[in-house]
Formats: sequence, structure tokens, C-alpha cells
Amino acid sequence: MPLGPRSPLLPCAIPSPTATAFSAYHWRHRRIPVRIFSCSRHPCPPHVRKENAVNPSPIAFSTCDFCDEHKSAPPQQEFRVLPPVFHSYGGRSRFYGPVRTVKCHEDNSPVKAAVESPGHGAVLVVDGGASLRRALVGGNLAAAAERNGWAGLVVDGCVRDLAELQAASVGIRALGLIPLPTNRTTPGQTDVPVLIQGVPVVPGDWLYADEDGIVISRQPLHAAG
Ligand SMILES: O=C([O-])CC(=O)C(=O)O
Ligand SMILES: [Mg+2]
Repeated sequence: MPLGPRSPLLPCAIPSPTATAFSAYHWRHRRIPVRIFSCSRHPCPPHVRKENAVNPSPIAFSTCDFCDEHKSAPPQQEFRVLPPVFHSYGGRSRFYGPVRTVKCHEDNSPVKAAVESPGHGAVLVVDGGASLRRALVGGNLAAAAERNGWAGLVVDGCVRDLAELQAASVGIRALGLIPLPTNRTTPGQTDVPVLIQGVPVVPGDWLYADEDGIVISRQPLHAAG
């Protein structure tokens, strides 16, 4: 039986001292940080290899727990929650990292430029003006994001090439799918403050996305280490 994202992990047969990671299964379902071993020689479940590929030191986190801790924080300041309008399309359902931003309207030039440059584990937040008319990200850009070490993309707009997005080991959240690409005629802006569904997001914020939603904070929310 193929291992799906909710399958329990099998213990790895050949420990590797150089590559360890927390179990994605335990993050999601028990929140117990169980260490597993990962190396290229043994039959680690594919989703674990994917989860380990981008961020070699993943952390356990829960957006619900973050919200419990910050529920009385003034809205739109230190701690923000994006509205529940984003769908998950990428090969990683949970991701986190420092925020970089681009702003564009039905032209994905700055998105392309960003994902073709080193991501260093950051999350690219794309202010696409919530347009549902053009796809700002597709399979090629998702593959570039994975290759260049981006943890994820949050697109206030649409994406396409669903099968390719799912195959990329990167988080991808967007409003919807549309097969129509952009025309590259209007350059956008990079690393500027943006408004995502009415929520302000600035470069250097921290973004955490899991199965329950997406939260943004001025400061990192996870414990160091
Ligand atoms: O090229 C584009 O504009 C979007 C796309 O299909 C891809 O990234 O594969
Ligand atoms: Mg494409």
C-alpha cells in the first residue's frame, strides 16, 4: 500500500548520523518530536524525504497553539492570522520561515525572479491583488522554488499545473486554480510591505502554515533549536 501523507512512518532501516529529522507524521498527529533517520540508501517514505529536503532541521509547531498563546493580542500588530481562503497545493502541507514579498498584478515576473534566486528557507508572500484571472505560479516556478531552497509560497491569487505543484517539495497556498498564465508586461515590486486579504505583511515577518491555517508574526514563534 503506498504511504500517503497520513500514513504512520516506518522505522528507517539504516541510520545515518548525518541526516536526521523529525517525523512529519508525529508533527501532525501527536506533536511528539520523534527523531527518525534519513538517508538516500533506505526506504524512507517519500513524503518524509520530501519534508526533509527543503529544511533539514524542521521544527514542530501548531498554528492553533500559537493562536492560543496570542488570542488576546491586538489584531494586525505583532500577531496576525490570514483569513481561511487559501488552499494547499504544494508537496508540503506545513512550512514556515521568514517572509519575503512580491507585489504584482496578473504578471508573475517578480515571482519568477524571486523563486529563481536563493530562498534560504524563506516563504515568498505574493500580493497578487486577489486576482482570480491569471495563474501567478505553475509547475516550473514551483520546481524552481524547491530547487532554490524556498520553504513555501503564499499567493493571494491563483496558480496552475496542479500535479506539478503537488510533486514539488515546497508549500504552496493560493486562492484557487486557473489554467490561464500571465502576460509578462507589467513589472511588479519586490520586498515591499503588502496587504494579503486585508492583513499587512512585511518582509522579515515570520509565517507559519499548517493544516489549520496561516499565521504571521513580527518575531519567530518557534523555540530555537
Ligand atoms: O510559467 C508560468 O507563468 C507559470 C507556469 O505555468 C509555470 O511556472 O510552470
Ligand atoms: Mg507551467
